[in-house]
Amino acid sequence: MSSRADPRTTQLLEAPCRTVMRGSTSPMEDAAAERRKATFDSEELAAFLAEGKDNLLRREELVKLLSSQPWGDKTHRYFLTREQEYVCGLEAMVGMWKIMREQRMSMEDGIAMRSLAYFPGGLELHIGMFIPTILSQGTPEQQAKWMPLSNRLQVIGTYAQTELGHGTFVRGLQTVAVYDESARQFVVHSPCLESTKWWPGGLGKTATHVVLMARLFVKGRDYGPHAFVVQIRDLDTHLPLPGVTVGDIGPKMGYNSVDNGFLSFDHVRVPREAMLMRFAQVTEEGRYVPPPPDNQKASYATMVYVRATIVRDSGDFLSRAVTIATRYTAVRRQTASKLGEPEVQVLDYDNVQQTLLPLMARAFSFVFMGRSMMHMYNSFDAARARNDFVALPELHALSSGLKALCTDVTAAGIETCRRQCGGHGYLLASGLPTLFNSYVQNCTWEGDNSVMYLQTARYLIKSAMAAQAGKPLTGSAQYLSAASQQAGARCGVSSPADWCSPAHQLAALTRVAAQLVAQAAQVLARAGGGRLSFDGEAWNSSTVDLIRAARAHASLYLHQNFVDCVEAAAEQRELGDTTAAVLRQLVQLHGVSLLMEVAGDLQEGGYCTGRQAGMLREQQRALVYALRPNALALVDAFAYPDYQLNSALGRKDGNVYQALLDSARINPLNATPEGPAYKPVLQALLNPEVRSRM
Ligand SMILES: Cc1cc2nc3c(=O)[nH]c(=O)nc-3n(C[C@H](O)[C@H](O)[C@H](O)COP(=O)(O)OP(=O)(O)OC[C@H]3O[C@@H](n4cnc5c(N)ncnc54)[C@H](O)[C@@H]3O)c2cc1C
Repeated sequence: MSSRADPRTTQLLEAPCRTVMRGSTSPMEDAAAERRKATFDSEELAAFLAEGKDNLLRREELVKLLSSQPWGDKTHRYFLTREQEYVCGLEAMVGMWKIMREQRMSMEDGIAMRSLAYFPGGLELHIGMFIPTILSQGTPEQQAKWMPLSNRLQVIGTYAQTELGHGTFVRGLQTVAVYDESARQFVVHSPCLESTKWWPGGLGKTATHVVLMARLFVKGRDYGPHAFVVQIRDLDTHLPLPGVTVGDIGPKMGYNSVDNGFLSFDHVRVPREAMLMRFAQVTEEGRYVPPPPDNQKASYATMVYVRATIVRDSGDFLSRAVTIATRYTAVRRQTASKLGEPEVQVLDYDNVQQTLLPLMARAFSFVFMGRSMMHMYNSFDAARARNDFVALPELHALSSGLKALCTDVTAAGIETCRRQCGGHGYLLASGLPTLFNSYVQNCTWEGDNSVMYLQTARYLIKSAMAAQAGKPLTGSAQYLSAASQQAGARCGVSSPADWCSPAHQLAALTRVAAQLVAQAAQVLARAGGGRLSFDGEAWNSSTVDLIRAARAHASLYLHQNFVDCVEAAAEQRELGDTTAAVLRQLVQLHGVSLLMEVAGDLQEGGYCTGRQAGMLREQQRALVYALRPNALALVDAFAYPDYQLNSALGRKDGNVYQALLDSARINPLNATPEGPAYKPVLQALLNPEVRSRM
């Protein structure tokens, strides 16, 4: 600026500039100073969370690989139009797919690349649902036909279940597949507007085939929804086949690189082999062979798997948001008590740190929960291979409730992180709006969260009934066995620090869960005239209490898992003493924050007094203060490369203002100095003739 100024102007500015620069600090120095405050080795924790240093190194190699690809360059990601997003997202997915095949990479590498590039595309459902459904529900012949084509991307599929009129209530789907035994074909048809398929990812403009969920009719009888592989586009021209109407449903709140679509059929004939017949079958002559009971178990197992991955991903998303917000608020300074003095780091404001650090504790607990959930699923999968399904009901109930809890908290948590970043958090360049908009759908898909909680609630009420009948309980609901004997127990906390003890925390969380399950059962029984029914009016009018009970149960499980994982790692010396000590503080903060949410219930049930509940707030503050010096080192341990976060505010070096300006400079709106509206709109207004007439 000063280079173009004459000496007199430079001199005039000298003193005022010195005055306003007094008290200025460097965000990069702030970031470095924050890291020096840490009391533990962040790299040690990073290696532990990544399950080995090698994985961290591999992550760096993959970042290099991805950022060197034309489709992997994220510089312009926030400036793409909808159409560009769609094309580039698909290009990125196909690019990764090719690299994986060419370099014979492991599935872990594939998962890591998708997370690093984070550019969902039209292949999401091909990978996530089309292939898995063929593998789980197709006969060996069907798998032999579809898998090679799918793996070479010579066909691209999606999963078409939801319709305009029906989502949650799958039995109510209205697309039909009617068997014509004379032609040995099914006729697929959409009989009404509401039966139009709506939402499937990749359906709009990418998919050539769908796994179609349609109501099967054989000889006039309705056998309910079954899965069919149906071709919808010509493989040479990519045009919709005769009788098929298909397109994109339009811009969404986020996730716009994916072409979610609509689809309807007008009397479309498909061969008998289109039906996936590993379980249920329709013979050539038109006899329906029902699935063995294992079919239902197999489809539950698939749901459990998908929900387990959603739980795992919640830790990933929340920790990304917390990383961005913590790094930024540590270098953002706002307000000095005296002009000219250094301003306060935003993270030092009580309201900011008491918001962010409990969320950080949640992010850690979700990371541990995700790991445990995947271990649980894998051991169930091994048992399933021996035809042992004993663990399934418990796993189904747990994965449903945890899917709901973790996605609820993560979606709200990302938005909370954005708000802690003030105005700059509202910019796409901060990374937070895109993270929120593309994440929040997790609360809806794979089962709306309320419906998920209700599945857990059903299991809890059944467990409570079994306990009342004197039957032994196992698994996560075991505490319900002792609930009635412990109804008179009282909280033993006598000082705020007592609330840090895992025993006190778990006792209180157990008590709340048991109390809310008992309350929900009472409400349900009252609504059912003394009977506990699991559907109909009584159930529907009790859902608020049932959801509260399920959430309390999931919270208890989550916290117990966090305690167990940290203690096991400390005991097995996977973590050094200082790192274990910091993680224990996070566990304590997690427990205290969860209990603050149910402080009213604890008092209502007579478990603790108002004074004891008030101590939770005091202890939360003490724990946040204790953790504050480690805030940056803790988020560094999530080890997100800058490439992955793609956030001007979440940069590791703290150079946030430069990053914001750099991002504005490449904005296409700034491509010409006068701007794109000058000629069509502004010029006529601003030209001298018009100005003189105004
Ligand atoms: C981004 C995105 C991608 C998707 N991708 C796919 C896809 O690839 N393939 C596909 O087939 N579908 C897909 N879906 C659809 C998704 O699976 C459904 O939206 C979801 O299952 C919820 O169903 P719904 O929309 O019918 O909600 P509704 O059932 O209409 O729910 C509306 C409200 O009613 C409540 N409610 C409904 N039933 C009950 C009940 N029994 N008890 C209590 N409360 C109830 C819900 O909690 C919710 O609050 C996608 C959706 C989104 C948002």
